[in-house]
Amino acid sequence: MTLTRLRLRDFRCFEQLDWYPGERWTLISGENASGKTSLLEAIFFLGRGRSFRTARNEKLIRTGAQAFELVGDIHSDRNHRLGVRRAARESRWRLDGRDLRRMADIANVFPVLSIDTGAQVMIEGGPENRRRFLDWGLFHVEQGFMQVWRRYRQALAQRNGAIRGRLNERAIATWDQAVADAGEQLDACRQRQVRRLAGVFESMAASALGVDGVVLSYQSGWKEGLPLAEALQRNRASDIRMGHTLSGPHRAELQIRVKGAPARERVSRGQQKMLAACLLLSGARVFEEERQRGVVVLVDDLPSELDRVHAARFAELLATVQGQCFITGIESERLVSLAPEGSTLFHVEQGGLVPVQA
Ligand SMILES: Nc1ncnc2c1ncn2[C@@H]1O[C@H](COP(=O)(O)OP(=O)(O)OP(=O)(O)O)[C@@H](O)[C@H]1O
Repeated sequence: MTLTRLRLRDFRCFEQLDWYPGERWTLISGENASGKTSLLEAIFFLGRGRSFRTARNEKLIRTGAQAFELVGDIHSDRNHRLGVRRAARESRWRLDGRDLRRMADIANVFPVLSIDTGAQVMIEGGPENRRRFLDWGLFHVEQGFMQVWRRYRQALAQRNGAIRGRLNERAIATWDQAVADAGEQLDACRQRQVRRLAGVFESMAASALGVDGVVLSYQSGWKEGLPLAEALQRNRASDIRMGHTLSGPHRAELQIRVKGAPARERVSRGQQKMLAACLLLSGARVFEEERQRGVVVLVDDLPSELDRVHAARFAELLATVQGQCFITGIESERLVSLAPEGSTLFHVEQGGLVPVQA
């Protein structure tokens, strides 16, 4: 799958842009504040309907403008044109001339994954970051996943509502079965995804860090070996005391351990960045294996915090991903030295993109 053309209007610092990126690796160089990250952000927004650096979409509208527009031409099984117009309070998505309502449809047309400067949250941030990553992959590789996820979220919200509404224990218990049924299914999906990811991630991490003993594992979010229904029943009194449900896949953890210790306690910042990148790249590889097509990978500021050896190792791993990659960096020479031959290079300046001979 390839983004063959991107048009922007009033997005961040860009007033207008009409751009034809490269087929495989597109390198984007530019000084600080030239707009490199904004370009990746625009591509990410087209695939996910949100930014990777702000939860407030109105910040993406160019100062002084009323709305931004993005249009992407996407080549996959056939050609698609995906567009969005986003004003402060409303957005309108179009696919091939028709209105689109559900984010799930958009994500399916244009799957995109970002390895940005905030990617380290995958290692040092809370477990919700890693659960979201697992669920992103599952959404793409297992057809019924979205339904299971929605059923679980709904059942959990109802049980939590009963707890917060101070209903009696019997009333709360009426939601246990629905939470347990959907929760066990969600857990089984996640266990399968971790099995798909583990081998790929562990071997990537070993070669990227040059150390053995990196292990990816999953903890379900309730006592091991116990059916979820029983865990809910046993913990009902403490759930009531705490004001919400304490057992279930919403408490699950995807653990990364290095030589037996949690990665964040064991490895340096640079190594954490590498581990986060490996985890995300393993997600791209699993996607490719399961879907037989590529995912667009965005890498913001590749060399930052990585020395030459680690940056080169990371570039080698990135080259094992089949899909289209967009990579930004300040110095074009450094980017070119890391990229495979045939990569396309652009320089961002004065609100535009200039093609450069790589
Ligand atoms: N809504 C907006 N309207 C206009 N300009 C904006 C808006 N949001 C951000 N900018 C500006 O866009 C410019 C580009 O920012 P961006 O983060 O994309 O740069 P960058 O090239 O990635 O920089 P760095 O190398 O420092 O990370 C900045 O000067 C920023 O202040």
